[in-house]
Amino acid sequence: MYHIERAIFDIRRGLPVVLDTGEERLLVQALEGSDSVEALSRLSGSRPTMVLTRHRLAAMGMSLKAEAASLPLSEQMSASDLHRLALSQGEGKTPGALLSGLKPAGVGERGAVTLMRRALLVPAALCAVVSEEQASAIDERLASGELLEVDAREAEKCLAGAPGMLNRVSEARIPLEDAAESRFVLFREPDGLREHVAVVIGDLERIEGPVPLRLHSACLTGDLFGSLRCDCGEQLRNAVGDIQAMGGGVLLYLAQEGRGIGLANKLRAYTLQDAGLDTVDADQVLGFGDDERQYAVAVDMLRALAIDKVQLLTNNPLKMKALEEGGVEVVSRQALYGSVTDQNHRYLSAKASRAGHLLDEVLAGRTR
Ligand SMILES: Nc1nc2c(ncn2[C@@H]2O[C@H](COP(=O)(O)OP(=O)(O)OP(=O)(O)O)[C@@H](O)[C@H]2O)c(=O)[nH]1
Ligand SMILES: [Zn+2]
Repeated sequence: MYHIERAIFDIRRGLPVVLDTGEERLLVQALEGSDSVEALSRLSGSRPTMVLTRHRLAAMGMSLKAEAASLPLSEQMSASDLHRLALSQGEGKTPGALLSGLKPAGVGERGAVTLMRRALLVPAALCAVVSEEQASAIDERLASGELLEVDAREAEKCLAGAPGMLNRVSEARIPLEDAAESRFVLFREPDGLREHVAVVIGDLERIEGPVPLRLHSACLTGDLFGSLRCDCGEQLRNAVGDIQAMGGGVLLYLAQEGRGIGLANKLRAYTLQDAGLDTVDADQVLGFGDDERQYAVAVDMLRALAIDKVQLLTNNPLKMKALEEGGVEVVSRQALYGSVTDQNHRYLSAKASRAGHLLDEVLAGRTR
């Protein structure tokens, strides 16, 4: 039995976990919350490395085929040195000698960085091989429950969904301002870490043909507080109104805050944007790709609701592709806009030019 979800809690609390690759054991800890490598070095009996994603390395000017790579660390590195390596924008300032030790990540390192992503932390991990001398000390801590060991391959897979994985947990009638006949159906991921909601508007049985569908990724700042940095809140309300006007359908409210990087990282990305980066480059500096979302959960929810043909409200071609790949037929697409304002114009332009979102009309000011 492997306890990935328990490992994620330990990682989020700043504790190390052991990843077993079959050939060696790695002691792994999040960069976030770590202020030195000394404790990890002492406990493992070997010199720690820092594992960074290829996105982070690209932001530092290095292109890499592997998903991640590890850098040897010196024991004298201070907390700020570590953080500079994983998070700062000062690409040119990383010492060449350090970068010359770069090695493509093996299964253990890849598992470590995937755990960080799943834990919604900065995707940078401190890793150290458990030495022979320290093996029995580690075994003792495992036996006492002080440390947890997980299989590296399981950790590497911890972001992937599987069909039928969601549990349908509870539901209720929730009349909405713009759609009085609505039901909220809550789904929970098997490890209990995330919940997603299907808002069913109207009576699905009475819809002939493709079901009007909106996939909406959570945006606390926009959806709840009306942040002017994005158009999410307005899109959310417009989607409910549009689906109602189309005779009913479904809005999937997905726990994918910040395009899947989580709220803490989205706030970090906003600060980087205030320093001049666009939305894609800011995520890259933090170690993330253009879009970290996976839509297996959406496919699963649609399956649970017996929906296999949809009319999708989106401007994002990736959402259409993901549904098609998951076996849901996207019969047509309908654009869904919020307003373009001085504050969100740069964000929307970057989505169009960097990530291929279909926003030409709204950016040209031809719609509401
Ligand atoms: N990482 C990051 N996420 C952001 C930023 N601004 C907004 N978001 C997130 O982007 C996501 C937008 O979700 P959606 O509106 O469902 O999706 P979309 O990709 O814009 O596609 P549409 O269907 O066309 O709206 C939300 O999870 C927001 O929290 C940003 O600057 N950086
Ligand atoms: Zn938003």
